[in-house]
Order: sequence, then C-alpha cells, then structure tokens
Amino acid sequence: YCKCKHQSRRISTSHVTDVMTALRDAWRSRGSCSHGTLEADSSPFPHCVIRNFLRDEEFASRLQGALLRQPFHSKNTDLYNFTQVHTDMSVLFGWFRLWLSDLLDLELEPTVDVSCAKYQHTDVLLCHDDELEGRRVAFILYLVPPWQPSDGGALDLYSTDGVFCPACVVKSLIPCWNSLVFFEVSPVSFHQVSEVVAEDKCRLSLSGWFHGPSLPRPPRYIEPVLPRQKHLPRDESVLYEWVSDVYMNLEQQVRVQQEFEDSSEIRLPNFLKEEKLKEVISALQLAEIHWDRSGPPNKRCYEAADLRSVPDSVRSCWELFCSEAFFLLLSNLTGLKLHTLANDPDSEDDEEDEEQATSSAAIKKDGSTAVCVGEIRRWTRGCYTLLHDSDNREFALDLLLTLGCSGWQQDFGGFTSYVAHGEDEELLTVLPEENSLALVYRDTDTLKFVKHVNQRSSTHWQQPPRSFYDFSITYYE
Ligand SMILES: O=C(O)CCC(=O)C(=O)O
Ligand SMILES: [Fe+2]
Repeated sequence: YCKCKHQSRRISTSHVTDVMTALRDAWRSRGSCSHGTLEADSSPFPHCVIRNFLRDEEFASRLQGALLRQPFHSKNTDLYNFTQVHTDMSVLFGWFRLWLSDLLDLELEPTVDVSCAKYQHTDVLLCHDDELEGRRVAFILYLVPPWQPSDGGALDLYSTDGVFCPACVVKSLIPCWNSLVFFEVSPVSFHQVSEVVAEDKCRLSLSGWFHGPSLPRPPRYIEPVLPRQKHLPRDESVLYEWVSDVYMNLEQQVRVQQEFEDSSEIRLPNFLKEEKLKEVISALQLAEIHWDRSGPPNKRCYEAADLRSVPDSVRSCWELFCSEAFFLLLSNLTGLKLHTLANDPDSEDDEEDEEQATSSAAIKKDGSTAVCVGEIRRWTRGCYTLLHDSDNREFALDLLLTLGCSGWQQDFGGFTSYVAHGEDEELLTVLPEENSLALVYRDTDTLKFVKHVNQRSSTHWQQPPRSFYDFSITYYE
C-alpha cells in the first residue's frame, strides 16, 4: 500500500517499517510527517493523505465505473445535498483497518461502515464533526477526475475555539484521483465538503468510519440564551405609517386570524407600504451598516446587522416590529396573546376588544409579559443555518419579512424549512418572497433551518450587493 515514489518496484519491508515509525511518531507527538505519497499532519486535528492508495490503477478505474452505475439516492437536509449508495467494501478496506490499528495502537472493530457519495454542481456537506457513538477514524477515498481548487468540493478542516466550537477553515484538501484521507474523529474534528461549483464534474468517493473506543468528550458548549425584550412603547401611529392598509382593517384581521388558527402559519403579501419598503431596501443595500458574521459554522453562517449602525429608516422598521402596537396587531392577526388586550378566545366581549385594538389609551394599560428577540440578517452565497440539539424548544411565533429578493427561486436555497424534531419530513417551506410577512407558530417539536444559499444564486445576482435581507423576530407569549 505504501508505494512512495517507487511506482513499479516492490517496497522493502524495512522501508515500510520506517514510514510506519515516522508516521506513528508524528501522530503521537502531534507533529507532521511526509514520506513519498503519504503526508500526515496534526493541525488543526490529526489527519493523513495517502496518494495512489489503490495499487492497481485499472482496478480503481473499474471500481469508479461500477460505483457510478449504482442506484444513488439523493440526500437532502439542512446539513447536506448529495447522492449516496451503501456498498459492502469490507474486503477493500479490511487490510487498511489492520494497518490503522497498528499505526494508532488501537483496536478497531472489524465491521466497516462504507458508503459511496457523489457530489455534483451545488452539492455540499456543511460543517460537522462526524462524532457518533464509537466512530474513531473517518476515511475517504476519492475517485474523481482531475480536480482544481476552483471546482469547489474541497475537504475543509476547521480550527476550534476554547470551547470546542469550530472557528474557521484553516486547511483545504483538494480531492485527487485515488487518494485517501483519514482523520481521527474527536470533539474537534470539524470539517465540511465545500460546495461543488464545477458544473460538469462528479466528485465520487467511498467513505466511512472505523469504530473503536471513543475519545473522551468534553461537555457540549451551551450557547447563552439571547436576551428577550418587552415591547417598545409606541402607539398605533407607527402601524398606520408602515403597514399596508389592508392589514389594518379589522374584518381582514379576523379573516387572517381564522386562517392562521387553522394552519398555524400564514403569508401576508405586500405587508409594508410600498414607499416604506423601497426606503428600507435601499438603506439596507447602500448604507454603511456594520454586519457581524454569525457562527459557529456548525450552527449558522450569515451576517447580522449591528443595530447601532443602521440608518434611521431601518431602525424605525425594526422598532415597528418591537412596538407595543405591533404586539397588539400580531395578537389580532394570530389569536395569540401577545398583549393583555389581545382577543381572549375565552372572553365573550371580543367586539369590545376589537374596538380597543388600536386605541392608544388602551395600549397604555398593558401589563403583558410577552417578549421578542430577533435580528436583521444579510444572506449571501454560502450562508445557511443548521438544526442542532441545543436549539431551545418552546412554543413561539416566528416572524420573517424578506426584502431585496424579488425573482428568488427555490433551487438557490435560502428558504426556511420547518421540520419535526428527529424526522426528515418537511412540515413547511417559507421561500424568500419580496415584502411578504410570514408568521409561523411552532411547538416544542418543531425546528427550523435556512437552506444553504448555493452558487445558482450568483446567476440571479449579476451585480452587487448580491444579497437579500430579512427581519427575523420570534415572539413568546
Ligand atoms: O467527502 C469528503 O471529503 C468528506 C465526507 C464527510 O465528511 C462525511 O461523509 O462525513
Ligand atoms: Fe464528515
């Protein structure tokens, strides 16, 4: 298996032993080592690349052909997009397991769990650590055509911060025909397959894990809960200034509420008044707003506006959604109790409540406990959010207003997908739609993610700013 530079000659046992000793030392001392076709490094976590992994090139080509004829199934979630087929490759990787066991001085279980993956244009596997009960070493054998960094599809390795969260990509391994990468699965082995941008290349690989005793795992970092705020004291004039007249009509509010109660979600098109919409979009696009990158990348990747840096029009729009008058409007639109004056489904004097709905005198009396938390976000190519176990799971009302996204298509990604916890099935998709306000009530079993914005969005964004924006706010009764 170790051919080094001696393509046609048999390798002497002593040479193999030398390489093995060097590699073992490098692995143990967290150093690096390079020997012919083999390169090992411990930064950002221990990994090794072996070129010309399969000695018989022709066998490798036949293997590639045979694999390509397999029935691939498409895999499509928050984390990834690619096609896969399971294969029994225990024979092919059996001896490799013995070699690895010897190298790592570690008992690896005989069962290898191998699958074949095919990544094509826009396919991606976002940041993850591979940690799952018993996985000890991950390996990937690439059966790819000549591959350039500009084709995408690199295996990117992340550094980690002080609390074992991924920080940034510090090394990119470009897939190469008949080369194999293996790395130690550990609490810091964060990696991704970057999006394949080549339109006509197929990144075929055989990959899997060898199982053994797991490394000790530090407790997972728990993110602090973002501070939630009570409504801002603003009266109903803010609604008349911003919200399209149709949604200020009480009969219309009743209709919206009925629909919302039936399906727990509703889209309200043309939500903001046209001139206000234009003002906010151009401010978001042109103003010098400070955008902070959100992370860590195993959970999210987008930019959020530093609210201290936004121009007046954007701030006013933000304040609209946080205003007392808006909490009351939302109560009327959804039937939720986001305000003490909200229609109480058990109360008999609904009519009286409705009359009070937009009266500023009534607003002053409020003693509600409803709160909200949210962000103004910027979405560009490569952005996403992922589902994760630490998501706090509470009943909540999500509000999403997307701006600067006219002509958006679903296959660009960037849509919000609601799923039931522990299931693949999608409950609801909210597409970015210009000036459409989406309201979604979620229960403790519902999670959401924003699908990776892929390279197809670049064809849509011919010129700057190459981004769309949203106001994303969650309300708690
Ligand atoms: O294909 C690769 O380079 C990595 C694949 C991977 O990380 C995985 O399947 O978990
Ligand atoms: Fe992985």
